[in-house]
Amino acid sequence: MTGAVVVEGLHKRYGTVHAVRGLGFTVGYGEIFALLGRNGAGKTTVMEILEGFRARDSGRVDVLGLDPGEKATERTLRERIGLVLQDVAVEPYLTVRETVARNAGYYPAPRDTDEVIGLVGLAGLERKKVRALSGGQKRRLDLALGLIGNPGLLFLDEPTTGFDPNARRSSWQLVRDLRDAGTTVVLTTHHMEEAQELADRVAVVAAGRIVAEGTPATLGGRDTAHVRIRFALPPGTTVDDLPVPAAPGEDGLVTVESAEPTGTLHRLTGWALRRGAALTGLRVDRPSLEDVYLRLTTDDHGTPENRPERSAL
Ligand SMILES: Nc1ncnc2c1ncn2[C@@H]1O[C@H](COP(=O)(O)OP(=O)(O)OP(=O)(O)O)[C@@H](O)[C@H]1O
Repeated sequence: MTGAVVVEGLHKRYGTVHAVRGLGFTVGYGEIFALLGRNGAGKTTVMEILEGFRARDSGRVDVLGLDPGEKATERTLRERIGLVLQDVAVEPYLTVRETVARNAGYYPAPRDTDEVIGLVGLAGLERKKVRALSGGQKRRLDLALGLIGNPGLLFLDEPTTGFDPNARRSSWQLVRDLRDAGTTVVLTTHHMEEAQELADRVAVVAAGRIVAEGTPATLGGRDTAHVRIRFALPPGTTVDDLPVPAAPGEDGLVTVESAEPTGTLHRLTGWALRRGAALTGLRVDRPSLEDVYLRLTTDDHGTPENRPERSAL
């Protein structure tokens, strides 16, 4: 199988902790792919293996046609990928421009320094020292450093943590623009809205394995799941008067679950209109990406499913 990233049967142990357990996925060229999962699920370990920073125990890993565990092609891989990691060490006394220009020197065909500073929304702050940047501005600088080498593949580790809503949206647009220009993007995020807005495909990691994979719209059967219809009962009626089974909720709204929302809504609204009543607060929802994510990453007792298995000594 070919792809910008191909992972098959990946395993990684830290001593007795089996952090990655036979995990596999493929990222197509020009795709935005998001890894989701609770703290400790194994995402960072996988990203670090892909980036060539951590050795794997077993399994196949192919990144832009190269094996990130192969010393002979380490430099080539470094030049072709861009990284936006947590806690990047940058010189606090350099300016924004000096920092980006210095990193440009590490790559054979970098992008233009000022263009990249503009792309990440730091225009006007070129002469500001890194130590004087706000948290969100610093994160934008991290993004600039990920882009400066003009990478074919960009790894983003929680790229918009600390961003204000405007900065987050403009970063999403920037990442989409990069994708549209041919860049492949692999990211981790804890923000379901980010995954929903940005990712072409998502994979949920739990206990070192992929437990679900798909587009944000279809993950975990979201598109075919029952819809939830909610409304306030008209005055003087009870749930027993309704033409379909309904459950009363604590918030004063009743809930109707339905696999056939068109017919169910027709019966409900017809019933209300015949009585000259309104279904106040009427809402029709499918499970959100967050609903599906929480179901996939929480067991029956509401505890994380991602406790790494301890192998026998
Ligand atoms: N260097 C290490 N030494 C020992 N155990 C480690 C090491 N790095 C990670 N682990 C363990 O491996 C498991 C997976 O960790 P990992 O950092 O890959 O998870 P994650 O999904 O990235 O979590 P987060 O969302 O918190 O970043 C955890 O149980 C973690 O404690």
